[in-house]
Amino acid sequence: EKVEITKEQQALMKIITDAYNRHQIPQDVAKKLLQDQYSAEENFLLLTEMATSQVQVLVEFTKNIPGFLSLDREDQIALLKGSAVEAMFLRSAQVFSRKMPSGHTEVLEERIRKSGISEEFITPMFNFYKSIGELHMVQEEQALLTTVTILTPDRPYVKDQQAVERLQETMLDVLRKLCVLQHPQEPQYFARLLGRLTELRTLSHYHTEMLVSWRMNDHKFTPLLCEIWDV
Ligand SMILES: CC(C)c1onc(-c2c(Cl)cccc2Cl)c1COc1ccc2cc(-c3cccc(C(=O)O)c3)sc2c1
Repeated sequence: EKVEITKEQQALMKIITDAYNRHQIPQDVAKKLLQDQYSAEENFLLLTEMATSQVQVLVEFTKNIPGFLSLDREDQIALLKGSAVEAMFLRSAQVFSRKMPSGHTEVLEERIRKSGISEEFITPMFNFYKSIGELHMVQEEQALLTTVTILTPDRPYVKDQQAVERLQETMLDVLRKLCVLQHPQEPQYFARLLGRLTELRTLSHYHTEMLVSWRMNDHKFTPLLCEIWDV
């Protein structure tokens, strides 16, 4: 049947995509990736700075999701804490797939590979980056997929799951239609996109173990990361 994005859905998609593009890591922070120290210590410190900046960007982006600020305040915090790692995997994946002009991509890969993360997590992480790259998502799809991830109802400590589910379903409906219109030759594209969300959950579990091993080697995180990751 003819798939059509309504005027309201068009407006919703524009708000979310504009917010997603507006809230980015400041260029002077991203540029630090290009500096020339490459020790495991230096890489960890740089990645910690990037993650901290990314969390700040994520909080600002989330405030622009229509309906998010109407949710229970504690649920807003629970959604941010529960989705931060997944949203950052999506964000860093987009850095890899958009082939940054100034060589960020190679440098970011190098720093992640040499930052004290054990090989057992590096492999699935870069498989994920590859699988996201192969999707060739348009920016609206990237913004909506991140929004759907943030609005996951069954995060720990969410009280009013129904309210979150209603918001997520609104976003899923727009994303589904967008996928059909953007990738007419691939009817399974939307299903592939949702499959990435399952992969994100697995990566999020790996990440918890990454944090434990960093902690054991006495690595320090910033107050914001300690708060959002309960470390
Ligand atoms: C605390 C730190 C050691 C850490 O612990 N786990 C992870 C992690 C790792 Cl490894 C991989 C995935 C997810 C997480 Cl959470 C990290 C680093 O997390 C980040 C998070 C976001 C970004 C965005 C970047 C980026 C670069 C250029 C350009 C842009 C841009 O948006 O323009 C963004 S780099 C970067 C690094």
